[in-house]
Amino acid sequence: MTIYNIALIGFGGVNRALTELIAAKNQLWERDLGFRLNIVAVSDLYLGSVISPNGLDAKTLVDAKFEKGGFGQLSGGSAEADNETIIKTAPADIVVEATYTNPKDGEPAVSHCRWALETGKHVVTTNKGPVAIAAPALKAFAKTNGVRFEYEGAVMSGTPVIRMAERTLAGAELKGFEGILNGTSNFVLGRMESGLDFASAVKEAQKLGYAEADPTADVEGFDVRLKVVILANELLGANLKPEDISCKGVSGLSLSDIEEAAKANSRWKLIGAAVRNDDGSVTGSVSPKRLGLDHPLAGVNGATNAVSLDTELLGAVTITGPGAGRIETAYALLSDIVAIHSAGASSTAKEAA
Ligand SMILES: NC(=O)C1=CN([C@@H]2O[C@H](COP(=O)(O)OP(=O)(O)OC[C@H]3O[C@@H](n4cnc5c(N)ncnc54)[C@H](O)[C@@H]3O)[C@@H](O)[C@H]2O)C=CC1
Ligand SMILES: N[C@@H](CC=O)C(=O)O
Repeated sequence: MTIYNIALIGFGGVNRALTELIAAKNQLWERDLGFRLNIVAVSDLYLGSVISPNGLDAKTLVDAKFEKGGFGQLSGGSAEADNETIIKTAPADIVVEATYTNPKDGEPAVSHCRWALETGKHVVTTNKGPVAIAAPALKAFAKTNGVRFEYEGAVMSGTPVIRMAERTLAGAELKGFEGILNGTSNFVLGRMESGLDFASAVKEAQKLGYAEADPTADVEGFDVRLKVVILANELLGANLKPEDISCKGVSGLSLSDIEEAAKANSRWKLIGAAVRNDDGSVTGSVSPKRLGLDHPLAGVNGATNAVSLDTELLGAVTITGPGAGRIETAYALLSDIVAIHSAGASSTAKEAA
C-alpha cells in the first residue's frame, strides 16, 4: 500500500472538501485504489501555514473553526502563508494547488506550480490560471524533474473531459467543440428563468460554492475563456492565449430577455467554443446564445456543464456532468492522483508494509 504525502495550497471550498474526503474515505481508497493520502502541510492566505512531517489529522483540520491566522496555533504552524517555503520544503510527494484563479496572468498559482515541480513534487490543480496561461512551461518543468502536472478539474470540475477526450477519443480526429463550461452562469440563467433577479442568483451560486472568489469572472465569461483556451490548446493542438478569444458574458441579459426567449421556445446559454479552420488555425469564442429547446445543450441545467466534441470519425460526442461544486471538484483532484498512481509514480512515495 502506498502513502502519498500531500501539501495543500489554498484551504477554501475545494481543498477543504478534499480534506473531508480524506477523513471519510482514506480506508476505502486504500482498499480500492491502493493508496492513502497524508496531509503534511497546508498554506492559506487567510489562515496561515503549517508543516507537520508526520501528518495532520484530516478530521481535526475540517472540524476546527480556524479564524484569520489560525494555523499559527498549531504545532509547526505560522499565522503567515509562507507558500514558497511550504512548497519547497514540506516533505510532500504531491502539491495540491487550489488557490484563486487569476484570469490575467495566472499568478501566484503559476509560481506555486513551478516551485513544486522544480523541487520534484507532482502537482494536481483545479486552478485554471496556470493551465491556460503557462501549461507548456509547467509541463516542461514536470518532464525535466520526472514528475507530473495534472489538471482535470480545470475544465468541468470532476467530469472527466480532458482525459476522456485525450485518451478514450484518441484517433477520432477532433475538429472543434462547443459547450456550457461555467456552472455559475448556467445556474444564474436558470434561476432567472424562475424569476429571480441577477444579483440574488449570483449570491446563491456563491453560497453553493460554484462561483469564483470574484464572480465577475463567471458572469463576464472570463472563466469560460480560460476553459476554451485549455481545451483548444490541449485537444486541438492550438497555441491560444486568453486575449485571442472573443469574450462576452451573461451580465447584459435582463429578465425580459429571458422571458422573451421562453416565449419563443428557446433559452439563453453561455457557450464556449473553438473550431479548427481550413488553414489549420484554431478560433475560439465565448458568448451568450439563444438556443431552441430542441438543441442538445438547451436542457443542461443548474451547475451542470456539457461539451459537445465534433469529431471526424464519430460525429458529435457529448460529455455532460457537474461543472462546479466543492466535492465534485475535489473529486477531480482525486482523479489526478489516481492518474499519477496508475502511471507508476509510487516509487516516489512511501511504501508501507
Ligand atoms: N469551486 C468550484 O466549483 C471550482 C473551483 N475551481 C478552481 O479551484 C480553485 C479553488 O476553488 P475554491 O476552493 O472554490 O475557491 P475558494 O475561494 O473557496 O478558496 C480559495 C482559497 O485560496 C486561498 N488563497 C487565495 N490566494 C492565496 C495565496 N496566494 N496563497 C495561499 N492561499 C491563497 C484563499 O484564502 C481561499 O481560502 C480556484 O482556482 C477555482 O477557480 C475549479 C473548478 C470548480
Ligand atoms: N466558477 C466556476 C467553477 C469551476 O470552474 C464555475 O462556476 O464553473
